[in-house]
Amino acid sequence: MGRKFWVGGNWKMNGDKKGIEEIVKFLAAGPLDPNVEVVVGIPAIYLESTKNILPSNVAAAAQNCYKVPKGAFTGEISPAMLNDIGINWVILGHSERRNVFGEKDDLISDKVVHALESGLNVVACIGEKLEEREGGKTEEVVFQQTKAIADKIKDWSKVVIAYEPVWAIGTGKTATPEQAQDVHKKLREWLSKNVSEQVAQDTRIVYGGSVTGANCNELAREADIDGFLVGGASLKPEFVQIINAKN
Ligand SMILES: O=C[C@H](O)COP(=O)(O)O
Repeated sequence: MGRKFWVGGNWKMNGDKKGIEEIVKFLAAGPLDPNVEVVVGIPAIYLESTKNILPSNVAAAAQNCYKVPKGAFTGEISPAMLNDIGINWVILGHSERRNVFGEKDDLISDKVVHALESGLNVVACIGEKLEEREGGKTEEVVFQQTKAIADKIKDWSKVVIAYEPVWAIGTGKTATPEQAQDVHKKLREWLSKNVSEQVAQDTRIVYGGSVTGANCNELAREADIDGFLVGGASLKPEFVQIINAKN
């Protein structure tokens, strides 16, 4: 059986009660391709209320969580809390967490381990910065970010890898289908060599970075692109078009 196409919307720190109702409306109106797994990343404060109004074919994800179940960690939320309100997904290691909030591979991999051990599905984000790409270091960077996680986990069945080149996030500069496919293919080869052929074949590797209704179809045609993690466009009705990119 092939890998199920996966499309996530990452709302980041956007949306309010009214705006979320609008998004829920266009998701409910769809129609959404039933062969696609759809997840939206919601600001923590709106997680439970939004989960309760999302259509049943769209899952809710947190955008972050910490590496332990509870304790003196002001401002953080834990996988245990997400479980408590019925949330099954979390996005970890997003480039904004890495670059704005200074999260390093070590912390991110600890978070991934704890989230998986707590039963959550994890979207693990990786990606190189512009200067790293220009310096010919793309592979080195994304392999290292993947290795940090691979070294600590055994079960990959609940992991989606999101390859998001930092230079393409929120910039309107999408990676070309060839550029994205090239990295996805190399990541799959890395998984095959360093984890197992089974994990390489089964793990969804999705692309993120200025995905829109206009560029999603050609990206979706690439053999190793198993879906998308969408920022800005996930707040707009064109997100439905992106979900249906394979059609
Ligand atoms: O998580 C999503 C990515 O950061 C992509 O954001 P974007 O689609 O606004 O470029």
